[in-house]
Amino acid sequence: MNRLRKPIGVISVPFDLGAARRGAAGGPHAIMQAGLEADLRRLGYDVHRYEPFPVDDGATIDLGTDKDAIATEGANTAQSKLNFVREVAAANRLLAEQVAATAARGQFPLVLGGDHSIAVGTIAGMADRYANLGVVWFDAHSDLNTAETTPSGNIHGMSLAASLGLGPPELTGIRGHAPKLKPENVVLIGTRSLDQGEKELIRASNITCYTMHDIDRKGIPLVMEETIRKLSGSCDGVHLSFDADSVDPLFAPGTGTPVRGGISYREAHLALELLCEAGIVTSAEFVEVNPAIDIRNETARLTVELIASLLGDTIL
Ligand SMILES: NC(=[NH2+])NCCC[C@H](N)C(=O)O
Ligand SMILES: [Mn+2]
Ligand SMILES: [Mn+2]
Repeated sequence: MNRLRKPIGVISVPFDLGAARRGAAGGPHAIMQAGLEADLRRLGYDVHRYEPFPVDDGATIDLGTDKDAIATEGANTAQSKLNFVREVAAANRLLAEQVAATAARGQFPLVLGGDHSIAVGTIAGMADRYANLGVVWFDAHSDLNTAETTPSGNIHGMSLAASLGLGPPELTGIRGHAPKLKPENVVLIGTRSLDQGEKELIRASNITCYTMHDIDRKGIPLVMEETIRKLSGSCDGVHLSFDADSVDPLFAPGTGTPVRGGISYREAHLALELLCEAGIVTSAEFVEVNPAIDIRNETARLTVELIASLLGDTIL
């Protein structure tokens, strides 16, 4: 068993105003209830659990007749729409600070979302320590929209762009510098739903993108081998950003923007087992688990299992 020789700092971010629908704010609670802490201890880790920090959970915000929906596709007719950008920026400033402090204490930051807009804060916190931070981004989407290209205005679809320095200064400038990432240090895996502007950005940049087509052709072992070789050559740290919707909705039904044709249960495990073996990951976040639309907490349970695979659990 190849486990980290570090305590784990678990940071809960009950925030979902970046998403297309409500409920992901319950993600950290659902993941804890699915037994995360006991699992980490079983693997031999010291666990430091930080109090979920005080973000504006928007519980009192009236979203009108459709109680779930914050915004739907086509909402960006006026362009430059950034739903709840003030709340998203405030949450991410706090998170960045918390992540930087956790890493400075010698702990492995394990961030539980929350919607994917919180990647801005996690990455900002880690970019403090690592000038050449690599990011492995498991997602059905690429979250590379900007205010100009977003079809929805939802900031969880813009967080990777913001980390690359593209987007509103409230997000790109957290902790006083931008960009946090270099495109050549970013690897997307599981991609199958891209907006037009995102396709153009990926094609014009040095971002590596393993779509589902690539995974079908190459298989997860080769995709991970290439990813690990690339990032261990050029990066001083690697952040894993794992969107639950990268996994096929058959295995991860509790997520706000599901897209069929995702990675399978075993492909997800194998990918994280291989990352573990490589020993390159220095922080991780698991996002977009939405217990309000889950089936018997299955998606939270899967997340706990995947975290265990990343941190050294093996079948035998
Ligand atoms: N983190 C996510 N689940 N992102 C979904 C983004 C969906 C779509 N591309 C948008 O920008 O609105
Ligand atoms: Mn995402
Ligand atoms: Mn996604």
